[in-house]
Amino acid sequence: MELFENRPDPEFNLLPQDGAVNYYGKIFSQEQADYFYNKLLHTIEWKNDEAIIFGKKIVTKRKVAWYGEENFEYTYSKTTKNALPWTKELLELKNTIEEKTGETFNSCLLNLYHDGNEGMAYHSDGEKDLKKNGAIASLSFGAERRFSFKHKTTKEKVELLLENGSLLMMAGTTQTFWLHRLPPTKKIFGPRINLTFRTIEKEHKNK
Ligand SMILES: O=C(O)CCC(=O)C(=O)O
Ligand SMILES: [Fe+2]
Repeated sequence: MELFENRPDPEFNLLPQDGAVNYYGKIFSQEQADYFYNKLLHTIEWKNDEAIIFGKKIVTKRKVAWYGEENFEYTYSKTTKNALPWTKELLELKNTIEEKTGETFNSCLLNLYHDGNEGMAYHSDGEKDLKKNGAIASLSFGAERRFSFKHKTTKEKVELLLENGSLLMMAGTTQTFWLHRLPPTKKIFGPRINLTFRTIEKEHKNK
């Protein structure tokens, strides 16, 4: 029954102001989390991410994939991607978190970090294709990693650990007022898969 010990309170807002971040802790058992990690590793069409930074095209070591309920077009870091149709496991995960959170999602960005050397720099997920102040649900499988928030003006910091099989919600004005990042670390050697379920505005769909 280790799963229910020290269970974080999903009602608790980790941010002191200007947004809502709720950590549900491990919503899957070790066995379920291993199952999803392996399924996602082998069924998702992973690709190295391309971004344009200071006018130069760079290819990240981290791998990414984007899925959704329609052929959404989505632009970030000045590159445009098209969503692939939901897989069986992604739909299962989407249904689970929709039930848990009471929110709905229509797309998912996946990241595969091979080890602790790979991370993601400070950013907010406020791209124009995303629903303004829409909730973002983040599921993590594999290596446990630190996750940090920084307020855009006050520079306050909030940190937490994202455990294997855990769920984190970012809602309200979080993306407007806070940055977040996955800091690289020399201490983690294992891989990690992260899924962020999002809502793309219908007017921006590729149809
Ligand atoms: O890997 C993570 O936990 C976060 C990923 C993230 O921030 C993003 O995909 O926008
Ligand atoms: Fe993000």
